[in-house]
Amino acid sequence: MALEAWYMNESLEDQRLPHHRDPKEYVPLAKLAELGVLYWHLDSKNYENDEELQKIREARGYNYMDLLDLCPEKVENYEEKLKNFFREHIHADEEIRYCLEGSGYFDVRDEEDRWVRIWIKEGDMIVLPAGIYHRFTLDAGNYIKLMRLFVGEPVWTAYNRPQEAHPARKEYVESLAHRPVPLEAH
Ligand SMILES: CSCCC(=O)C(=O)O
Ligand SMILES: [Fe+2]
Repeated sequence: MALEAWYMNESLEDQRLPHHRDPKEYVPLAKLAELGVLYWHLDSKNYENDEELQKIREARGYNYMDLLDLCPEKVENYEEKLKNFFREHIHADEEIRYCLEGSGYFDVRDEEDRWVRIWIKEGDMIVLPAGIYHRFTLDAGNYIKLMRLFVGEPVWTAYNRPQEAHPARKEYVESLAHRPVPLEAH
């Protein structure tokens, strides 16, 4: 199955639950593309020798990479980090994550400020554009190993919402306004 994404319900229950609406409302890849979210499915078992990954990195200039194994034994201030990941924020640059093991949820806001939950599993690689409001949580499986990529020296600074005056935010909002209107909306 391809990447699954859906509109979230408003319930304040455990963030690691799926939070589907009733009935479920899935969000197609084309919609994610309109929001500027990019997606590839790669062979995560072969990440060290993967030509496809290499091509993406070369094409997009992702010369930096590291691995983030999200478990309490390997991450300093684990609980605090997870808490910060789930605070709605933006970055001045793209956020590029490739899931090597486990799974988790990247939530992004759509153009009408609704939460879209993107379920990342082994082999899924996504790029969130600079300026998009987002957050991250582990799912009920409670474990993910991610590759983080970046153009040049990495900057992980998160700017918590609201950030309407931030240049990356302004540019992102502007890019949404100029994206072609999908056919079904005519
Ligand atoms: C665990 S990676 C995703 C969390 C996030 O949004 C970030 O690192 O900025
Ligand atoms: Fe982020």
